[in-house]
Parts: sequence; C-alpha cells; structure tokens
Amino acid sequence: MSLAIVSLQAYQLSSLVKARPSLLVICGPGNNGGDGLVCARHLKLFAKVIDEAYNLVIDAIFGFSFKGAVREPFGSILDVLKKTTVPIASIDIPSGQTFKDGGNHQFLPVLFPIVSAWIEAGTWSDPGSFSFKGWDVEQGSTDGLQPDMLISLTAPKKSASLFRGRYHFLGGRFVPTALEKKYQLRLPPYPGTDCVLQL
Ligand SMILES: NC(=O)C1=CN([C@@H]2O[C@H](COP(=O)(O)OP(=O)(O)OC[C@H]3O[C@@H](n4cnc5c(N)ncnc54)[C@H](O)[C@@H]3O)[C@@H](O)[C@H]2O)[C@@H](O)CC1
Repeated sequence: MSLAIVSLQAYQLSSLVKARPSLLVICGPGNNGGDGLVCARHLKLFAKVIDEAYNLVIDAIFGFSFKGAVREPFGSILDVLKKTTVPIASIDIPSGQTFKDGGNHQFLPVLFPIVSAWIEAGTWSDPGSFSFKGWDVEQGSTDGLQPDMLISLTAPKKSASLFRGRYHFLGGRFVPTALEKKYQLRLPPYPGTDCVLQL
C-alpha cells in the first residue's frame, strides 16, 4: 500500500502522459513479488487516477533473498528493463543487484536484528521458508536495475547507499519502539499517522 501511495505522489500525471497510458507491475516468485501484488491491488483501487494516464513500471521481482546469477526468465526481463526509458519504482531492493564478492558475511545487515527478533518471538510468518544465506544482496551493486524511485521497507538496506534515483521513500511503520531502541535503528519519525516517509 505504501508503494501505491507514494507512486501517485512522486509521479505527476503531467510528466507521464502518453498516448496509450499504462502501468506495469512485475512480480517475482517471492515475498517481494507478493508486495507487488498488494501494490497492484491498491493501485487498482485508485483506478480513477490510473485510467487517466500513467506510464510507470513497478519492480517487484526480487527483494533481499535474491542470490547468485539471475536465472531465466528473469534475466531477459531485467535486460529489457535496464534499457527502458520508462521510470522504474523498485520495492525494497532494486532487482538484479548481486554482491560481487559473494561469501562475505562479516557485515551486519540493517534488517537482520529485527528479523532475528521476530523469529525469536515467533511472529515471523514462516520461519522455515527463510534463509539467512541470502543477505549478501543487501550490500548491493550497480549491475542491477537503476530505478528512479526506491521504497525501502522497514529500514533502508545497505544497498540503498548506491541508489541514484530521484525518490527514496521509507515504508513499513510497524517496528516496535522496544526493538528500535534495542538495536539502535534510528528510524526517522513518521509524521502524524503517515505510513510512508520521503527520505
Ligand atoms: N516475509 C515477510 O514477512 C516480509 C517480506 N518483505 C518483502 O519480502 C522480500 C523478501 O522476500 P523473499 O525472502 O521471499 O525473497 P525475494 O522476494 O527476494 O525472492 C526469493 C525468490 O527469488 C528466487 N531467486 C533468488 N535468487 C534468484 C536468482 N539469482 N535468479 C532467479 N530467481 C532467484 C528464489 O528462488 C525465490 O523464489 C523483501 O525484500 C520485501 O520486499 C518485507 O516486506 C518484510 C516482511
């Protein structure tokens, strides 16, 4: 929902009008793709705006569990997206970013403590499906998509330091204050009841 809201905030209709308006949400096989489906559902609820004129690609292909060389059919999709001039908005992590020095697990990912605590507390939806071996993607690289907009979820990942697009938002206002303090996350304050914040 956060991405649906900020997409409509960031991209003014006047800058995106085309003869055949369109909005494409590309969903991958994991939870990042699930986020994309939720985003698409909310964008459809805002259909009055979307029908008017839009031209934007929502990248919900891979999130923080992407690892290794990209497999088909996603490689071909990413190749097309790398060449497009249509603005891309990525969810959580721009798809296709692979940390070249794979195997270096020495760093402490920003989100790791939160996820660990959720698992300890038994609140993670499906701990069995989660692998900590995929965290290299958090380091980021420049060989993935270079989106115009990034919406970081819960907390920006380290790869966000490589982001060069125009709009960076933070969404996912659900970290308990106790966890935020315990792990010194220094999350920015959300104004009022807003669930997204432009960084
Ligand atoms: N599960 C949850 O409760 C939460 C999920 N979130 C979202 O979920 C994302 C992480 O979800 P997942 O852990 O499901 O992982 P991803 O959505 O990053 O993708 C995992 C899928 O990608 C495939 N894959 C990995 N590397 C590949 C490669 N090189 N080529 C082709 N396919 C590859 C895997 O086989 C798997 O099907 C986050 O980035 C975020 O968007 C967040 O909103 C936080 C909460």
